[in-house]
Amino acid sequence: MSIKDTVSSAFSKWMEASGPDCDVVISSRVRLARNIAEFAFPHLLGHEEADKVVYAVQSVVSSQGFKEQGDMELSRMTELSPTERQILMEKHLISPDLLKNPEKKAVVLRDDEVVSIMVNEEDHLRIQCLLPGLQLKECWDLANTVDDGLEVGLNFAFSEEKGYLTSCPTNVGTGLRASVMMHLPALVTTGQINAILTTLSKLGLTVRGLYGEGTQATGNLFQVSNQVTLGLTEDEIIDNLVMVTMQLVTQERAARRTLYKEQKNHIEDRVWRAYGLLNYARIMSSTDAMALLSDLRLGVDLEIIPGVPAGQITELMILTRPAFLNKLKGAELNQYQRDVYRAEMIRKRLNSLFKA
Ligand SMILES: Nc1ncnc2c1ncn2[C@@H]1O[C@H](COP(=O)(O)OP(=O)(O)OP(=O)(O)O)[C@@H](O)[C@H]1O
Repeated sequence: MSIKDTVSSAFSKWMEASGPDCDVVISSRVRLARNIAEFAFPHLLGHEEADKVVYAVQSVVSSQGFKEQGDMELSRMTELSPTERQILMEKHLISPDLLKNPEKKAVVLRDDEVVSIMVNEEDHLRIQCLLPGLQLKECWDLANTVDDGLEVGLNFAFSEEKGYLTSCPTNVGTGLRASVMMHLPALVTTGQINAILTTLSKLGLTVRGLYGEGTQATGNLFQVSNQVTLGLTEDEIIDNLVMVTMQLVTQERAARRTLYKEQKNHIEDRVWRAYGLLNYARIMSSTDAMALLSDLRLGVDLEIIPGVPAGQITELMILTRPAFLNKLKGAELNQYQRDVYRAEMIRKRLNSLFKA
């Protein structure tokens, strides 16, 4: 699958709802920050030097030895239209940061979309592995293998004392950020989420919104990741996050059970109202869509609504993002046109899902 195919489909492997604990953990991500010793950090690079970094990465990625990492394609950001770039971001395959100064940046994408390597983001390389459900160890193993493959041809900035050197001091050491995207509607409804967020920060974890740093939580989706990259091994960071995630999964499931037992009518009403609005509304903002799709997903996970593949609801959350709607319509929609088209897309999709 080429990068052009990737931007034509809203679906990505991480949305499959097939991994462990996928009723609560939507996806797992591990990213490694790496820099090439011969170059200044990206924010100090002029165009020519930034280009040299892209060439250096391109030459390793296209080498014979790297082929065993899978089918990888490097695209400069300028080879993609602004809408296509935005779609890669909406699909979580690149970060919002990679959209800035596109003339200096590139992305390497594996054909199954599980591995992406951002070039000249905050660091020269951001190696990202993204899998469905709670699969942090698998993400780490994969990221480690890709890292080894790149290290064959690139000289990474590394200090015996500090570990990998990175543009921002918060990433020095392992350069590893592990994160889980969790769907926590019951902990939000019962109000337990605030105390949990406070506890998580005391445990050295950060909670971010849907598109990472500086973005809001929407659709009851929270991204939990490690704050510290120094002084712990990669395995310790992963084990720590897995342990906390499993506790959150237990708490969310318990809250769902209690809510459903004690407020059966309210929960069923909430789920079916979401179903009704999504099926019949004519104008739908993206915030409303995320909230209603979250309620629908809760209904599917509680088996109030049978027979709907949960992954398709996650796909709908991506399909109804602004750039994707523009792409589907083949036009630059204004906000009102988008809200109308979003409502139409959701109706069509749900119609075919519930008929199937
Ligand atoms: N578990 C996850 N599943 C799907 N997407 C994720 C997950 N974790 C992070 N992302 C996405 O990765 C992108 C970057 O996230 P974020 O800003 O938190 O991390 P980062 O850029 O790696 O870290 P830093 O802030 O240290 O540079 C965002 O688009 C975010 O939505």
